[in-house]
Amino acid sequence: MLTSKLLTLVLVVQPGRVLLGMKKRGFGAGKWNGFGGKVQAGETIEQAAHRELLEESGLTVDKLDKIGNIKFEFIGETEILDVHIFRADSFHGEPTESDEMRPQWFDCDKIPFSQMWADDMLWFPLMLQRKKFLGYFKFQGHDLIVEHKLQEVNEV
Ligand SMILES: CCc1c(NC)nc(N)nc1N1CCCCC1
Repeated sequence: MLTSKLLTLVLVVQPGRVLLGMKKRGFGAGKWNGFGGKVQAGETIEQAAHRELLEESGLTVDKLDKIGNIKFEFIGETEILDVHIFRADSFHGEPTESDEMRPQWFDCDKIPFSQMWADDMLWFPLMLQRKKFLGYFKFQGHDLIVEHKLQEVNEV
């Protein structure tokens, strides 16, 4: 039986540029990604997204827009990773390196997809066009997508 684990992912997007963090350790170490992590008991998914953004980037945001939900299966693992994806268009504070993440701005036409999870190149264009989406990705190991679904939706 596959159980699912709630995770958050926040992309801070300004005209022409997106803030990514280089994950320094743990799951996904060595990859650029948005900011996020686990949803703890007693907090909502959105509260977790705000918390993880602050912990990992030093930023707070007035508003998080729910833009997507992607479920990830890794062959041989029983837990589905249920990632709730948010976008913020403005923020307070300065991007600050944490022990988890090293933040850096990237031009939207120079996103380092070769150093990111393989799914990102498929849904980032939807995120940048402010579209909403639902997805499912089945991974073999950390680099190979063996199956995926991705659909644009009006409501996440
Ligand atoms: C589920 C793994 C994952 C992934 N694909 C495999 N792609 C992106 N962009 N982020 C991911 N998370 C974001 C939440 C925190 C864990 C890593």
